[in-house]
Amino acid sequence: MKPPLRIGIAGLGTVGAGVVKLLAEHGRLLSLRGGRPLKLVAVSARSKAKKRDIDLRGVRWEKDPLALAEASDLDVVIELIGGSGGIARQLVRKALASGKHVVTANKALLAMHGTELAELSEKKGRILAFEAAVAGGIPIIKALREGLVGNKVSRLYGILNGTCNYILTTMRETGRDFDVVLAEAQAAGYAEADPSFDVDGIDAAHKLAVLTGAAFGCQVNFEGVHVEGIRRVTSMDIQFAEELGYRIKLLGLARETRYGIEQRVHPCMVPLEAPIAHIEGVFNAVVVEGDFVGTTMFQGRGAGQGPTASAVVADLVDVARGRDMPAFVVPAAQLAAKKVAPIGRHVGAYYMRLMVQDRPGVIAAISGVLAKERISVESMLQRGRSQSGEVPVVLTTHETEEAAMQRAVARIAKLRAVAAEPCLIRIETF
Ligand SMILES: NC(=O)c1ccc[n+]([C@@H]2O[C@H](COP(=O)([O-])OP(=O)(O)OC[C@H]3O[C@@H](n4cnc5c(N)ncnc54)[C@H](O)[C@@H]3O)[C@@H](O)[C@H]2O)c1
Ligand SMILES: N[C@@H](CCO)C(=O)O
Ligand code: NA
Repeated sequence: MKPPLRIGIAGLGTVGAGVVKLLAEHGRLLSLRGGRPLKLVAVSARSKAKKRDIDLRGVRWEKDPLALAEASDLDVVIELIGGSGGIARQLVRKALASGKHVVTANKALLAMHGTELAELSEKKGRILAFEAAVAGGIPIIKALREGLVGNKVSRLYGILNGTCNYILTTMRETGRDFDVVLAEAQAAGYAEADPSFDVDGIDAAHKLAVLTGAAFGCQVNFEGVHVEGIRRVTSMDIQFAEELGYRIKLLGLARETRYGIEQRVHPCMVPLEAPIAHIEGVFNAVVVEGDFVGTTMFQGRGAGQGPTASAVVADLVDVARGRDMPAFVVPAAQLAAKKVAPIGRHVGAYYMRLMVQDRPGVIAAISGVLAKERISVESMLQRGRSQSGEVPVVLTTHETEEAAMQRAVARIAKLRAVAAEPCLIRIETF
């Protein structure tokens, strides 16, 4: 058997501790599968004293994580600290520069600096691997790199944030509003104290940017993602969606259009008959449409100690076996700098929910604005009468260009009979 693969881990939080446990529990199996033992040699984290429920006997403790990058007795550094800049970026750069392979779960870092880091890894002839960074335990990067590598991808989309999916599922099941469900999720430890990366769609956009790079052979472009989160989704819209045969999901979607690469993260109306509509709670899913394979869907846990450690260790076994494949499937220098398709050019159907004064002529005024923008209404429903005189009116449209829809919404919002900010949700068809 070959000599062991010597491993250093920076960061012993949820994921780091999970990797230590997995390596200990499946040591024998992994040395068979990896063709050599996977040996944990050194670790680094903020506090040595913290109780972690992992066995670090015989493992060197480095105070400074950057020491792992330069240690002469390591082959691979696993970065599990997090953050798009700072220490994580320094560590990954330094480790690659000094000839180490790098495994990371850090989607924020890859979304911002993925292309540059891939270039460095290839220049140095080392592996940069990040299965855990996208959809956690779902082996989606491996699928794009291996099982689907013969295809041209026409479109991909997915539920890439478990926190948002959990909140939307709970809102639908209980009828409670966003703020209440978010507070519960925080109390239960599902959502972070600062939940903005999750609920504002940024975490999903980080993952989408990385997926897009691997699937479409283009430079990772986080700035090119149109991002909207779920804060403005109300339980009323979730109920209307069900009535109309849809479920609201926060999706990340990417495809190539004649205007360039379109990357979007926002709440979507997904037809109930689409399999992805039924991915609930903290689960993630990714759908890839390839020209030869057709549609494939991958689902599983996108976060948590076990699933994320599972993905990190899959990368380690690839490193142990000497996988020779570029980080983003095509060589980094060949990744195309593709144009960003403007969101205004997006063509699709829309759901619009308004709160209006219940009096004659209101619907006519709304229809007039839509007609002026040549937007065709597919269905319209109004429910009940209220004490306040305000009632919800829901419209769905046929396919139209986003720019026209946005102009219409801006004008409708200004109508005197329209009470609150209109709620606009894109309808996706699969
Ligand atoms: N938790 C998940 O389910 C999950 C899933 C997928 C990806 N990730 C990613 O994995 C990475 C780690 O996430 P986590 O949930 O384990 O985070 P965590 O906060 O639980 O752990 C972070 C670790 O990094 C250490 N650290 C922080 N700053 C440091 C510094 N300056 N020097 C040395 N050590 C330092 C901390 O001491 C801690 O041990 C992040 O990039 C995250 O986005 C996490
Ligand atoms: N915060 C992420 C997990 C880490 O990728 C989520 O809720 O899906
Ligand atoms: Na993954």
